[in-house]
Amino acid sequence: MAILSVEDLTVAYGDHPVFSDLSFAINQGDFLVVVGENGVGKTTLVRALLGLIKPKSGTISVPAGTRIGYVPQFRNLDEEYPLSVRDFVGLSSQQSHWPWLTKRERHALNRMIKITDLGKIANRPLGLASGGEKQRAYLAQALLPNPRLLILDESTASLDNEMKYNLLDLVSRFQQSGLSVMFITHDWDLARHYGTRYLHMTKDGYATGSIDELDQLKEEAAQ
Ligand SMILES: Nc1ncnc2c1ncn2[C@@H]1O[C@H](COP(=O)(O)OP(=O)(O)OP(=O)(O)O)[C@@H](O)[C@H]1O
Repeated sequence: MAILSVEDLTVAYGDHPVFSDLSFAINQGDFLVVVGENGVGKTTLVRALLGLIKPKSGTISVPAGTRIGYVPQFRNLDEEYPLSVRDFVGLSSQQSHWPWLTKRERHALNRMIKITDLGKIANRPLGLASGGEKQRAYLAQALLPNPRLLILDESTASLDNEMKYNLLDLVSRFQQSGLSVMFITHDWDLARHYGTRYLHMTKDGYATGSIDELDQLKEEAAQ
């Protein structure tokens, strides 16, 4: 079942088209990796999917009520950032208009903190957490409202190798329980390791298919 389907999508900044007639779908449980050189429009595609830019033409369809979670590229936060890790993660959970969390929200928050292994540092200021911990906090925040699709835009860039795998292992646990993932990356090894399908964007067009085809694509891209 398609969680997201994109048809003949063209996005432009002013008169300058970034990509044209792009079509692909993400099914439940897919881990779609999006690869392509700098400037081909990967982030622009994400912005269009999140409704932040209006496409010039084409359609983006998601089943009614589908929540999309988003984890941005890692950017270091100021050490003075005042919220604790727990409060930061909990920012995405508040459904009621009260300034405090309901019992159920608190329970879900505690569970997410535990799953993402943030328990030991939950009461410390987020600004003092390590890069990997901060990125896990962003992930926990994105997952807390139970999205059906999670978009990671170069979320592992600038983490060390162990932290990259650590973060994506976590994501892949959620994927195995039915979450769909779209992961934008420049790292072909990570793409191959975690992806089930790929979308390769180029200046001249795009290709999409099963992850097994990625090795050949990598060789072609390197030529
Ligand atoms: N707000 C904007 N206004 C005009 N042009 C933009 C804007 N944002 C991006 N662009 C241009 O659109 C093109 C695609 O940019 P985008 O950031 O989507 O590429 P990308 O594939 O994500 O690149 P990278 O891998 O370097 O992050 C680039 O030529 C970029 O300069």
